[in-house]
Amino acid sequence: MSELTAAEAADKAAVLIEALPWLQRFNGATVVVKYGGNAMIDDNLKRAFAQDMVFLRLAGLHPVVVHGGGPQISAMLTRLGIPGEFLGGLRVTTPETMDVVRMVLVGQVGRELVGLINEHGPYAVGISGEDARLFTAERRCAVVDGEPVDIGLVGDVVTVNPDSVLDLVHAGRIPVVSTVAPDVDGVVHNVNADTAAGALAVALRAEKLVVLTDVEGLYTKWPDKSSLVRRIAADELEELLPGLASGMIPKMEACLRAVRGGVPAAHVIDGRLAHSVLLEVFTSKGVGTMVFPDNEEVQ
Ligand SMILES: Nc1ncnc2c1ncn2[C@@H]1O[C@H](COP(=O)(O)OP(=O)(O)O)[C@@H](O)[C@H]1O
Ligand SMILES: CC(=O)N[C@@H](CCC(=O)OP(=O)(O)O)C(=O)O
Repeated sequence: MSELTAAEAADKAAVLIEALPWLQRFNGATVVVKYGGNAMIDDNLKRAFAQDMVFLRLAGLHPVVVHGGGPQISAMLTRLGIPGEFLGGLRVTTPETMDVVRMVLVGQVGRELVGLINEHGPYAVGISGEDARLFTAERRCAVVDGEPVDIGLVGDVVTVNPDSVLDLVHAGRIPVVSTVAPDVDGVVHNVNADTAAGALAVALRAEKLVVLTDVEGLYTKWPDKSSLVRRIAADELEELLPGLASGMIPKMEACLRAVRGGVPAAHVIDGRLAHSVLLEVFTSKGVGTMVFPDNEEVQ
């Protein structure tokens, strides 16, 4: 290995030392990271994401992964010849569709992430909203043109029992959560992964919610690239919500739910950028859009 030049050494040392205040601040903190379907389709990005989760864990944080899988569910439905549609950003979910959603999220996407993380050691354990009553769902409608529309077995998370996740965290594991959830009668519902991540972040009293997606962050005038927002207070975000297009709505609702529920900061970041989670947590500038509670500017 060739020696570093003085300039290279100074650059590398500066990068490492920039992390010091953040390592101190987040030591022992829980960070809920939502890994979305569209940021999950590139193999190199998936490996970088798995490395980031192990890095967080070894740096003394407690990462909890909540994964999506919308594109993977759609691909499997197509393979099986089952028609599907989205209304108001949510998948219309018949009992037959629900079988596929559960199979793909729990049996395929969750397993793959667990495997990638565990290439680095025995860290990840997969868990679904059905395990130890992690999530209880209540059936919800979609809103189309201001009107509620029945979309089948789609739920919102109304109760979180975080004990099973905490057991894993306390054992030094990295929980990887699939977002299917039973209602009070045990009927399994399809829950949007952003929604579930926001609810879990609140129940775990997380220090941060980080939502990865396939854009740089929130744009106030989507798709005008000059309208990227770096920081936004909860009240201001609430005013913007009705004007947002469908993909961003559940993400921003989840961020709002998290900061209103006591999480100090929620971030939507670009999952197409390798190691974007590390850049968000350990650099002073951060990346993406940060949502913070009203009247409380955080660093
Ligand atoms: N205001 C906005 N700012 C940023 N992205 C937006 C906005 N409105 C809609 N979008 C869309 O939301 C998409 C992200 O949502 P989605 O496709 O559901 O992501 P994921 O699969 O990562 O959960 C972006 O790719 C973009 O097309
Ligand atoms: C009700 C509903 O729409 N559920 C989603 C669950 C997966 C998800 O949220 O995945 P992404 O994060 O990749 O979008 C779905 O069926 O696609």
